[in-house]
Amino acid sequence: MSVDAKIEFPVIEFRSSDLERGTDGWHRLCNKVREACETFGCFEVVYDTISTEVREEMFRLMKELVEVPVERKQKNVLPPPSYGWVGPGSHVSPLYEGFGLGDVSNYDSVKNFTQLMWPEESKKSFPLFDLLSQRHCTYHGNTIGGAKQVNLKNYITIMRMMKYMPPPPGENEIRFFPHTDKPISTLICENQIPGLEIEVNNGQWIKLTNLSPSFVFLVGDLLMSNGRLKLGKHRVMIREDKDRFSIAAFVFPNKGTIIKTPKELIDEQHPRVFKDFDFMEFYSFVFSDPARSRDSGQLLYEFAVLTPPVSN
Ligand SMILES: O=C(O)CCC(=O)C(=O)O
Ligand SMILES: [Fe+2]
Repeated sequence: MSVDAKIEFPVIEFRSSDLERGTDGWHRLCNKVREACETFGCFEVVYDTISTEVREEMFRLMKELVEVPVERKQKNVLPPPSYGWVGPGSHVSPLYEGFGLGDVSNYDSVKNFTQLMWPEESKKSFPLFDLLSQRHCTYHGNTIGGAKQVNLKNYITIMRMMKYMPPPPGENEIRFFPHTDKPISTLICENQIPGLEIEVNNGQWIKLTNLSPSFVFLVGDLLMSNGRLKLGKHRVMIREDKDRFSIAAFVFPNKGTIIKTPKELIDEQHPRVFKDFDFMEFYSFVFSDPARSRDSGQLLYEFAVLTPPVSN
């Protein structure tokens, strides 16, 4: 992967041998992840356990998915607004289409989705399930779990498959407005056509290129960890004249989870910034006003900040 600025964007390799909790390799990995999240709010994930074949099959299926008749696509509805089917011409962009798929580490949920989209064929669930099964959740749980912001046993992963159509000639338009993701974290996978950009310093954007076969991990609002991790603010800017396909996997707490700041993250230098809150109430706040979902990373402060911060 390369970026178009002199900034050294973190690239972290997840070797199977380092994924065992408590080992030296795991501690080293945790430190790299923490440093990247503190400085950038994101990093490139090198993880070769997911084969090129599965990845390619997945993107091939996405090309079939966008051809499904609109009446079927419209049946794909998910509770968080904009996580179901979002057709071209939505608030995101006239040239964007997104498909949400709930609880992707649950085979039945993937199967229900594929039956809805392709009622006559059932075998399409397998590549989807392979790509986004428990495997990627393992490293969310083992490494980011070290931040202890939430209990990661109680989470689900919602996935979004996206297509971005090319800009009209001569235009270089933003296809997904700058934002932070509101769940705990996001893992993004794109196929050949670059587009993802990350804000590194206020107003300075770097474009991530040559990402395949890596992934990009982004810190979401719920993982801010007493404000000690940077939020991964990002946008999508398309300059190519081909369709871009990407997949995002968002980690959500289960309904009813109360987000609390762990004591280990509070001291004199880091007074407690946020009150405890039910994440569903944060979501209602975010989505009650469409302008709010386009925020610049300040929404959790607006919703849950303690004034003044407290040191215990
Ligand atoms: O398509 C991408 O790479 C990013 C999409 C995104 O930011 C989102 O779905 O929240
Ligand atoms: Fe996003």
